Amino acid sequence: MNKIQGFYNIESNGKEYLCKLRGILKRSDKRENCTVGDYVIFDEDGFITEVKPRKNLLRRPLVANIDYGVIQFAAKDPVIDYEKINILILNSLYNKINPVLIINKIDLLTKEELEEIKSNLEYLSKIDIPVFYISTYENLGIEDLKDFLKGNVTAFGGPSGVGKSSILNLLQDSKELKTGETSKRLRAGKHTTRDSKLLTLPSGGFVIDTPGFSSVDLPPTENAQELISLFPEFKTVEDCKFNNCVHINEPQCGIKNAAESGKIPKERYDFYKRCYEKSKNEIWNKYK
Ligand SMILES: Nc1nc2c(ncn2[C@@H]2O[C@H](COP(=O)(O)OP(=O)(O)OP(=O)(O)O)[C@@H](O)[C@H]2O)c(=O)[nH]1
Ligand SMILES: [Zn+2]
Repeated sequence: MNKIQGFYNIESNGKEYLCKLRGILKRSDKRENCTVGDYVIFDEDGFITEVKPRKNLLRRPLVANIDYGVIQFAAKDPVIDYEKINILILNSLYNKINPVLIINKIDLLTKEELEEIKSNLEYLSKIDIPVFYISTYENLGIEDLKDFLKGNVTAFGGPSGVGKSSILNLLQDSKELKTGETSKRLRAGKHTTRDSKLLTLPSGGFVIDTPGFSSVDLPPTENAQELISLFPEFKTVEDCKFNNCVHINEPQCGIKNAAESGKIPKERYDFYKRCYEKSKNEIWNKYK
């Protein structure tokens, strides 16, 4: 969607339509009313009459209905930060965006160093978070990533200097354009709005660059139960003795048992405990 003087560019069944917002949608006058990625209903007169509920909303840049959030780090230079990775995954789940991890610059590692990083991150595959090991310099892992992103809308985030621009450039590599496929196939018939913020992938799908960052906070949950809901793997184990168990000091805690027996990765339980303490001290007391 290129929003030019109030017009929205909508894609439907492979065709594009220029539409305006119906007065009733415009009236509350919010930038977030209708944005890139929204599914909308429009009428014959070219007015958008309804914006469908969103599965998520990214704010910088403003884009709705993202399929995946790529969290990108470098294996080296800048140094990999495991805690930051965990916190970003948590934020992604908080915002209802499926997280995916990319570790770039693996050309800078010895075989042993790469194995060490892979083993440190192995627990992520146990909780169904895909990890891609990539080198844009040596073109390693790019094809697998392209396959994965095909047909999806993916936002890329990460600290600066990890090679986001380098990967986005490679992904847009137009070699595949020759096959005559265009992005038009994406979401045909679903009336989605589009925008120049979305970079089109030759094989179908879009990627979005988000601003780099240095620090990152825990998500602003309101209580322990909301934090626990961001650890989906906790739902898969047997119940705790107490209904309102926060899995810290309670006896007969199913989560603690699962972490001890290895059913839940220990890294995840330890990370949960750190989040619990920090949220309790710095966030939740605001709500009391
Ligand atoms: N060794 C190595 N260096 C890489 C690789 N990919 C990118 N770089 C280098 O890393 C530096 C940062 O790359 P960019 O693509 O500008 O990184 P970015 O994440 O977009 O950085 P910001 O624009 O600061 O957000 C550049 O000097 C790249 O040449 C890689 O696979 N291996
Ligand atoms: Zn428990």
